Amino acid sequence: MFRLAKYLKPYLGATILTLFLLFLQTIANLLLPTLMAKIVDIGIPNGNTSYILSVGFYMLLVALLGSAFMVFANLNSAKVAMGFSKDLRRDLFIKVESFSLGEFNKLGTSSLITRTTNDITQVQQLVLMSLRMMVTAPLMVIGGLIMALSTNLELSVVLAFSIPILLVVIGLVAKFGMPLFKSMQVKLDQLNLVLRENLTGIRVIRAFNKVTYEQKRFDAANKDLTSTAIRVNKIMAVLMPSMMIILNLTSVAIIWFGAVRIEAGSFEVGSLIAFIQYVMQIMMALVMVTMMFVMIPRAAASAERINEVLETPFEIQDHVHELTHSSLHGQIVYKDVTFNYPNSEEPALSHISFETTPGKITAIIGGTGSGKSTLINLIPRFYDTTSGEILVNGVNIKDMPQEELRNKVGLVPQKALLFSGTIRDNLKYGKEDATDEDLWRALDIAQARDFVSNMEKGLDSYISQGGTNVSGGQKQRLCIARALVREPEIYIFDDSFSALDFKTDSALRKALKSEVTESAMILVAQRISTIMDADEILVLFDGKVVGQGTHRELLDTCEVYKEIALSQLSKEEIENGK
Ligand SMILES: Nc1ncnc2c1ncn2[C@@H]1O[C@H](COP(=O)(O)OP(=O)(O)OP(=O)(O)O)[C@@H](O)[C@H]1O
Repeated sequence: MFRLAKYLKPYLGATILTLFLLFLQTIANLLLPTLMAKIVDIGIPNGNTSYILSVGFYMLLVALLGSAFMVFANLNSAKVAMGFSKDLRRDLFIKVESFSLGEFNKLGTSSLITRTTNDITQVQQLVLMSLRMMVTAPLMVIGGLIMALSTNLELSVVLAFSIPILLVVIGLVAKFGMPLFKSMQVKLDQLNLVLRENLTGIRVIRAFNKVTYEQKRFDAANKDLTSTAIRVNKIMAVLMPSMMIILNLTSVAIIWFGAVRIEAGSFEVGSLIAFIQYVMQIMMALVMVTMMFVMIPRAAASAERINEVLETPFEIQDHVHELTHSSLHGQIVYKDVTFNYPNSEEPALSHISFETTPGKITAIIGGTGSGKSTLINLIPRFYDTTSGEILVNGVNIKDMPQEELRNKVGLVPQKALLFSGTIRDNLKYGKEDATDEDLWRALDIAQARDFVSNMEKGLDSYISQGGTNVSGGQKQRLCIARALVREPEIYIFDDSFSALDFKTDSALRKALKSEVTESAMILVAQRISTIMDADEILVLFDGKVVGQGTHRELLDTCEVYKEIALSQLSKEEIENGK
């Protein structure tokens, strides 16, 4: 937890001011009982009204000042705690944004959300409480003890019994509460995971009539979290009354022994009242410390989870930071590339070698799970190759800054994804200074001009979260247009034509071929009709290239390709293709 203390550095001034204000407020609190004792012991017995009034006025002033110090201290501590959590959230977000897909898979999206929100809130609350308690509690205990001892040494013996009992209670809470608090965060993760899957998969859940099943799954996670929370609250429920019992018994003991001494004439009523107030201040400070003990384990567990993210080393790092210079443009070369997913023994890709030529389409076909997406995910370095190398314009991509590399890539993902905002916002995602003319040109190539211009607001039409208010094919075409606006050196289409009808698919490929003449184009597809005209086709099977050539060549040389073709095309279509 202390490793996060550096986030308090920018707020050092405000922190010191808070502590100083709280110091003054505690001093004011410690003064009040003595002043009251003076009124009771000197003012009242002597009937000295002016003395009572002047001490009373002094008391009022001290109380008002104490309150004012407290208000400013609370305001300041809130600013410090909020600033601390804002900076921490920002750093966590920046770190997570730079994660490779492997790191995402390891930590899990839901857990990353909980860590950025709830975990930070836990630590933030502890920072707030600590700031408020750090000076107040020890000062109240020490100051209260000094004042109590100076008021009456004999009566202070009562404290020698009650304080250790209170400390034992605090120790018990820490012992039994700590493991429960830690497990609460993990259970919250699980609840978030179920909730997230439900919200994103709502259509599938309804279509499969799995609403009741999902409710049960949510209930299970919810009950698990609730039962831990109840156990925590049971401890808390015992804690407060036990503290109050100790507090009240201490008061009774003090009044009892105090009364005996007053009767014997060795003690004054006012001093007894002051003594009780000091003891209450000491006990209350200890209660506050107990509250902190309750918060510490939970916040410590949260801090550990936050640090785990912040300290995760990047699997993919920039070894060079300077831009690379090359006279080549839009050229990709795979040299004997093999790739294993982390924790997977079988390679997803084995000994892949091929190269692309600018303006030419390189297609990749293969059955599901043959490694097509894995192969193209290596180009923008979502993962790094296990062995072999990938060269872009003659430079190994590991020797190129990631930003430079990704600037060269226009990726259309397998799962079309749009962001909430207008069509214009979405299309300009990769090139902020694109003009409307650029956008319409991209929409033309992507065969999306018609449906966008038919929309009431054209480019200003609103796309809802996840692009749910456009059809699958429209979404794919907008994603293709988004990549085109960027005019990158490398186009990667990951099964991006799957939702298009044959006519649109063919028109789009024709437009791409005539308009994109200087970039590399890699096209992954399941449909043979989509890749038939490609300049070169790679056939993948179980992570290996089992065929390479044009459609015609492959029909003669590659059994796997022939099988795929036969399953999708009629004999005549195959003969015509030949
Ligand atoms: N994140 C991952 N962790 C471990 N293994 C993975 C991961 N992603 C994919 N795989 C495995 O790697 C292999 C290739 O998967 P990939 O997604 O590249 O196939 P694909 O040819 O694109 O399939 P599809 O056409 O169904 O999209 C599969 O066996 C798959 O189970």
